[in-house]
Amino acid sequence: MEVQWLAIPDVGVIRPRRLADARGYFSEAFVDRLFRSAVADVTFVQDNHALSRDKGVIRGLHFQRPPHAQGKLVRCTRGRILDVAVDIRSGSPTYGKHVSAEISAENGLQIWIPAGFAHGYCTLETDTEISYKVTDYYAPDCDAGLAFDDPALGIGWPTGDHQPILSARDRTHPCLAELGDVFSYSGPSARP
Ligand SMILES: Cc1cn([C@H]2C[C@H](O)[C@@H](COP(=O)(O)OP(=O)(O)O[C@H]3O[C@@H](C)C(=O)[C@@H](O)[C@H]3O)O2)c(=O)[nH]c1=O
Repeated sequence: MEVQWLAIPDVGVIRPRRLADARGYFSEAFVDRLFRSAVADVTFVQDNHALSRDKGVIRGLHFQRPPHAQGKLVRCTRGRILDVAVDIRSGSPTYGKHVSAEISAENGLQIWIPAGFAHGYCTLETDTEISYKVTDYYAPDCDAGLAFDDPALGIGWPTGDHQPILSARDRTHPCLAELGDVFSYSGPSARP
């Protein structure tokens, strides 16, 4: 397993090892002790799976407020997405900045997004499925969002000339300036 830390160095792209043979390949998609020793010493409590039928679906930007903040380990099991993480930790040197990575069933990459980030993705193919582990249970009262198209974020969503396909809820999230202090920055994430 290789980890590449991104420009916001708390967010990492993980490449699990693939063992190829004449049948295809085998890969250990998640190994608790490896993840804890190479990425973050966290416990995942829930696995989520989502299918988006169309290309150009944007889900996000989402986060859960404390005390139910979630770290997320995202992978794409069918199709392809651009995955985006926005730093919303007040006092962070990269507050309001984002990083992104293209992850697909083909490239097998995963992205680790710790608590303190808003997360979203855009599907790049039809019938795209993602599967992600989270470090806290779903808590509807703490579920919150940030406007995917807030100009202050400057995210270049890859929808071309097409209008993104959004849920009703994702049209209503506040901009960063309206968010207030949700998370506070306490230095870079401790690396194992
Ligand atoms: C996230 C979640 C949703 N739900 C329900 C609420 C709703 O009825 C239905 C669909 O929820 P949503 O519209 O929020 O689904 P979706 O837009 O796919 O939400 C997800 O988006 C990505 C970007 C994330 O980062 C995730 O954490 C999550 O927020 O599923 C659960 O039961 N458990 C969960 O853990």
